[in-house]
Parts: sequence; C-alpha cells; structure tokens
Amino acid sequence: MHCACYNNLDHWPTMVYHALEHEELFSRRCILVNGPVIVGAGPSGLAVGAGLYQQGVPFVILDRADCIASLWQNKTYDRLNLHLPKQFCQLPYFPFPPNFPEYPSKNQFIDYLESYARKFEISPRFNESVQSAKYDETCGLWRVRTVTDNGEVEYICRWLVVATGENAEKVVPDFEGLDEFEGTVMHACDYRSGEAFEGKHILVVGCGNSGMEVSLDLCHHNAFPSMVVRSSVHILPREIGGKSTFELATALMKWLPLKMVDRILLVLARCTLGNLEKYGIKRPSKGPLHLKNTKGKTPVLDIGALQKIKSGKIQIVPGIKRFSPGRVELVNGANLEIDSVILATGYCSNVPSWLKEDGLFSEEGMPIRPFPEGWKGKAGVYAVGFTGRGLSGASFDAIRVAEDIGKIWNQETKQTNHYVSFLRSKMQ
Ligand SMILES: Cc1cc2nc3c(=O)[nH]c(=O)nc-3n(C[C@H](O)[C@H](O)[C@H](O)COP(=O)(O)OP(=O)(O)OC[C@H]3O[C@@H](n4cnc5c(N)ncnc54)[C@H](O)[C@@H]3O)c2cc1C
Ligand SMILES: NC(=O)C1=CN([C@@H]2O[C@H](COP(=O)(O)OP(=O)(O)OC[C@H]3O[C@@H](n4cnc5c(N)ncnc54)[C@H](OP(=O)(O)O)[C@@H]3O)[C@@H](O)[C@H]2O)C=CC1
Ligand SMILES: O=C(O)C(=O)Cc1c[nH]c2ccccc12
Repeated sequence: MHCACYNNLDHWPTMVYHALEHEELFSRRCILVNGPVIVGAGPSGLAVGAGLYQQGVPFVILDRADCIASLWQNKTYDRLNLHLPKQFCQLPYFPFPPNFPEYPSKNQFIDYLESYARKFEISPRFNESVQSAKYDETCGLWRVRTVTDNGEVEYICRWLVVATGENAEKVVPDFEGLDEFEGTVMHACDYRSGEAFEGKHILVVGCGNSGMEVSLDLCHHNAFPSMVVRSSVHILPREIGGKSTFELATALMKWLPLKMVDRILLVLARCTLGNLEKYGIKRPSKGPLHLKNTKGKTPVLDIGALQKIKSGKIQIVPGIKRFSPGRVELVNGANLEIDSVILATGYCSNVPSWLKEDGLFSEEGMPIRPFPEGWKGKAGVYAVGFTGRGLSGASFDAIRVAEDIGKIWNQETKQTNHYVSFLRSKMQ
C-alpha cells in the first residue's frame, strides 16, 4: 500500500497520514488531497483552478487525457474557429491577448489555455480517468477512484468539482445496416480535414454546428457532401450588419423577454438568409434561444455552409432508413451511393457513469436545477460547465465555485488549520 497527501504537504501533520495508513480498506494507492479534487482539465476545470490559486487554496485536477483542453486539442477539426466573439469565450481573471481576432482560431484558443494554465501554475495529473466518485458518510469525505497506467488510485477529499463537460462522449446512434456499409464511418470528433475526401461522396449525419462546418470543410476540399436534416434546425447568420448575432441577442435580452428576442432574431434571419424551406431546411416551431435554454439545442451560426447549400454544393437530405454496402436509403425512399459517413450526431455528458450522487445531476448527467442554480450540490460537490451556455456559462460557474470553496477554506485555515482537525476527527 502506498499513501500520500497532496499539495502543501509541509503543513500536514503526520497524524492524518498515519490515520489513513492504518485503515485496512485501501488496496489501491491512496492520496489524501488537501483541498478540492477537480475532475476535468478543460476550460471549466482550469477556470476553477485559477480562482482557487488566487485565494491560496491547493487543489488537484485529474484528466483522462494526456493534455489540457483535450476536447479542443484532440477532438476538433483543423479549420475550427470560436463562433462567438472573443469577449464571450475568455476565462476569468486573464483576458485574451489584445491581438486576438474577433473569432480566435482553435490553435489560438489552445495557446491561450496553455498560457492560462501556466499563469495560474496549474499542473493537472494526466492519464487518470475517474471511474467513480462517492461521498463517504462515515468520514464526511469524497472518495474518487481513478485508473491510470500504473493501476488504480483513490483520492480522498472534502470537495469534488465536476468539470467533465457536456461533450464528454460522442453520441453514435444505431443505424440499420451500418455494420455492413463498406466505406469509412467516423464521428465528427475524429474528423480533422476533408483532405482525404477529395472527389468522394460523403454522407454527413446531423446539421448542428458540427454537421454544417464539416460539410463546408468538405466543400473546400472538393468533396461532395450530403447532409442529413432529419427534423428541423435554426440557422442564424453569425453577424447581422457587421455585428455579432450572439452579441445582439445578449444585448436585447437585457431589455426584452426571451420570446420577443427570439422573434426579432427570426425576422432578422429571414431578411438576411431568406426562406430556407425550399432547400429542405425547416425551422423548429419554438425560437432559437428558447430551444437553447430548454433543450440545450444550439442554433447554427452560419459561417458559409448556407451559401454552399444554396448553390447545391451541399445537398440536403432527409432522415436515414438503412445502410447497405456503399449506399444509404433515406426515409423518402431515395438511395444515395456514398463513399463515407461522418456522424455529426452530437455529444453527451458522462457524469452518470462515474458520479454516485443525488440531487445535483439528472440521469442524463446534466444539472437538475436550471441555470443559474445548478452549480452547487450537497456535501461539497459542485458542477462547472453544464449550463448549456458554452464558455461564458463555464466562467460564470467557475467564479462561484472557487469563491464558495475559498470562503470556507480561508475561514477554516485561519483557525489554526481547522480543516486538518476536521479530517483528523473523521479519520479516527
Ligand atoms: C466543436 C466544438 C466547438 C465549440 N465552440 C465553442 C465556442 O466557440 N464557444 C463556446 O462558448 N463554446 C464552444 N463549445 C462548447 C464547449 O463545451 C466549450 O468550449 C468548452 O470546451 C467546455 O469546457 P469544459 O471544460 O466544460 O469541457 P471540456 O472542454 O469537454 O473538458 C472536459 C475535460 O474532462 C475530461 N474528462 C471527461 N471525463 C473524464 C473522466 N471520467 N475522468 C477524467 N477526466 C475526464 C476530458 O478529457 C476533458 O479534458 C464548443 C464545443 C465543441 C464540441
Ligand atoms: N465553431 C464552433 O464554435 C462550433 C461549435 N460547436 C458546438 O458543439 C456542440 C455540439 O454540436 P454538434 O456536434 O453539432 O451536435 P448537436 O447536438 O448540436 O447536433 C447533433 C445533430 O445530429 C442530429 N442527429 C442526432 N441523431 C441523429 C440521427 N439518428 N439521425 C439523424 N440525425 C441525427 C441532430 O438532429 P435533431 O436535431 O433532429 O436531433 C442534430 O442535427 C454545440 O454546442 C455546438 O454549438 C460545434 C461545432 C463548431
Ligand atoms: O457553441 C456552443 O456550443 C455554445 O454553447 C455557445 C453558445 C452559448 N449560447 C449560445 C446561443 C446561440 C449560439 C451559441 C451559443
């Protein structure tokens, strides 16, 4: 058995260390964390880390990947740019460099996150995939189990911050016959560029921002994409009259009810983009912001795919009936010969697979209480980055969580390290 305490070990009395060593229940390596454990080293986890660092609270960040922001580094295509203006995407306490363009590229965003981690001296423990986290009532602490290349580890801590994101796992729906389809099948998270698809006929399944941008990228590489729109989608121009649509919507929301803002957005979209029904694109009956808030369905902010749809370079097709070798049959009976399939069918949270907890997360792994209430649970568990509001929502949560933990931490450390006494009492 190996037991260690993490962060600022100097002021940890050996008593605590021994107390743990004496417990026989650890067959795995066990690490007592002085401060919170944060699961996920994406923008949300880093932002919480920054807030804690500024208050002098030690913490441990765990990530299953081998780098920070693995969604951005390992699961996105080359041509990706932020699609909200930069002021809505920067993390707390450290703005983007002034020379960043209005819509930073993926690489600029990753560079920024790397410098963010350096500035706040954040060194996550990589290649540690959290398998379970459970609150131990008997000692009043969280037990967080990970699997690493060198075996299992258990972290023991008073606070647990869940920052694994809304996009933790790819969604791969079941399609009849897809196993027999003989070409390449990949999820959008594995798509980097259309280079390998030149001259090929590709079925892109899904018409969210991923489906649209993958289809556009395929056009740039002289491939022939057909994009499945099985239901409906809101497409908005990224900018209206040179001003970001998102920014405009945010400004209008300060004065007008959401319903009204949705109506204004739809009138403006109709004026700038025209009626899209003739291209096979129906709008949902509910407005774009309403759907974002209630269903988490992000409207498409168009950066050029619509032009390709209008010119016929991206073909719009209805839902899928079944696949067969080299072909797809659609619900309208049409058959298409295709070389490859790209599933731009979205992502989901993985929280239910590892967090044993009641009250904060739903069965879908999203907060039960609506924004802005979903960040704090019972017994020291927190959620960051599950607001359905992208990076600005993550920053909002992170500030609150870091302040909440920092407040308790600082009160307790002032009283001659009350936290340690608390732990000691629980361990006896
Ligand atoms: C293609 C794409 C483009 C986007 N563009 C924008 C944009 O322009 N603006 C915007 O505001 N939002 C955008 N988003 C939304 C996106 O959710 C945020 O940008 C941001 O990445 C969320 O940060 P996060 O830290 O909450 O989650 P993530 O970035 O997903 O980070 C979560 C981390 O948790 C780790 N993890 C997951 N499960 C475990 C586990 N069990 N154990 C250990 N580690 C684990 C993962 O490896 C990952 O590093 C985009 C999303 C996608 C997919
Ligand atoms: N530049 C940027 O900033 C980008 C941002 N993003 C963000 O990443 C997040 C994820 O986006 P995205 O990957 O597009 O996922 P989304 O969840 O937004 O979209 C998934 C799409 O797949 C469709 N779909 C799901 N299952 C099926 C099925 N069985 N048959 C046919 N179609 C199906 C959905 O259709 P239906 O609606 O009918 O369910 C929907 O059109 C979003 O928040 C998005 O804004 C993504 C790309 C670029
Ligand atoms: O890009 C994303 O995934 C986002 O979640 C960013 C975002 C937050 N709120 C929105 C409303 C309309 C379009 C994008 C977003």
